[in-house]
Formats: sequence, structure tokens, C-alpha cells
Amino acid sequence: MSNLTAFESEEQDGYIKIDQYNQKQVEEIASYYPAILRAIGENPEREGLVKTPERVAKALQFLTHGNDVDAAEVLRSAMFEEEYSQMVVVKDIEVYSLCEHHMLPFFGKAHIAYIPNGHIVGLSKIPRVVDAFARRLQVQERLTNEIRDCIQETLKPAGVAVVIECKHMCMAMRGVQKQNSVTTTSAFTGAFQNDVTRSEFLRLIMASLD
Ligand SMILES: Nc1nc2c(ncn2[C@@H]2O[C@H](COP(=O)(O)OP(=O)(O)OP(=O)(O)O)[C@@H](O)[C@H]2O)c(=O)[nH]1
Ligand SMILES: [Zn+2]
Repeated sequence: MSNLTAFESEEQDGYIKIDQYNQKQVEEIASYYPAILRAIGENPEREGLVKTPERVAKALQFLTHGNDVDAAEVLRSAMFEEEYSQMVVVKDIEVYSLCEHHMLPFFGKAHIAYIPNGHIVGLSKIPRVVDAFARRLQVQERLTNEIRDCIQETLKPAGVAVVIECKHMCMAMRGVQKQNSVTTTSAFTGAFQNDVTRSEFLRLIMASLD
């Protein structure tokens, strides 16, 4: 279980089952929703809404469960000594997060690279680190920096590069109502502060960039 988050039980039939909710927290979050439903003019007793407080509570718990994940531990659980010292790029990692201002989704892709310095990391751990920081109330800039810092401080590579591109539903469904704008953020350490290395990384992810 050590690499699994609170929401994942052991693999069954090739799928990770998402079934571990904190029942006490679900009940507390759900208890507020009948009042919220009434405040928006709904009838929380009507058939379609009876179970909605519990559903919303479970959804919110899932969407913020990164708060309980130790991302550094996720990396440490699969670090291997290896002499490979070229760039490792994992691109097109789906990102789903919630903006901390409106609690509406922002989502898109992360592209991550590092240059090993004696250790490599299990590839799946990179998307797991993305999820650990994304499944919280976030801003895209902090998400970008937290991923960079976690990989740099834990794996201690020769450099880390993180580029994230997201659409923010708070800018599309409400507010300024711009449906097509995409926000790009980036963060670099070490060798990626050098123009040549950074350009190589950007060239490798170019086809994926919007
Ligand atoms: N920098 C940054 N801003 C974000 C992110 N997600 C949402 N925002 C912005 O947070 C800001 C909050 O601004 P406020 O003026 O306090 O909120 P608001 O009145 O709802 O603003 P509008 O969205 O312009 O209607 C808005 O400009 C959002 O677009 C993010 O990840 N990074
Ligand atoms: Zn927002």
C-alpha cells in the first residue's frame, strides 16, 4: 500500500479501485450542503438531490486528497542508482486541479524533465507527484513550483524543468468568459537555466504545446 494514496486500494482486475473515503469528513462536508442547496433556491429533499450532499462531499474529498499525500515519499519509494545522465522527459501528463479562488477546475497538461545525477526515479512517480500537488486548492504558479521543488530536493538531479498549460474554468464558465485562453507556467532549476538545455527540452515538448 505504501505508494498508494488514501483513495487507492490494491490493484484489482488491472484497475486501481478508488474507494477509500474518510467517512467522518464526508459526513461533515455533506452536512453543510442542504443549506447551500436551499440558499441557491433548490429543494434538497427532491429525489435527484437527496444524495447530492454526500456525492459532493466525496467528490471534494477526492479532489483535495493531495493534501494527505507526501510527494517526496512517493519519489523516494522508487529511486534507483543509475549512471544515465541524459534528459528524461515525461510529457502530456494530465492535470486536474481546483483554483483556490473559486474552487472551480483548471485542467490541462504538464511536461516534466530532469537530468539524473546518480539516481533515476520510477517513471510513474512523476505523474503521481503532479497529482499530489494538483489534487488540492491551488494556483497554477504554485503548482508548477511545488512540483519542481519536490523533484529537485528529493531526487537531487542536475536540473528539473516543469511546463504546465491549463484552461481555467473560472475564466471560461463565469467572470471574464474566455473559452479558449490557455495559461502556461514554467519553472526550471540547474542545467535547465542554461539556454541550450532549456531549448532542447522545449523542442522535445513543442509538438505537445498548444
Ligand atoms: N495567477 C493566477 N490567478 C488565478 C488562478 N486561478 C484563478 N485565478 C485568478 O484569480 C483571480 C481572483 O480575482 P478576484 O478579483 O479576487 O476574483 P473575481 O472577482 O472572481 O475575478 P474575475 O474572475 O475577474 O471575475 C482572477 O483573476 C482569476 O482569474 C491561477 O492559477 N493563477
Ligand atoms: Zn478561479
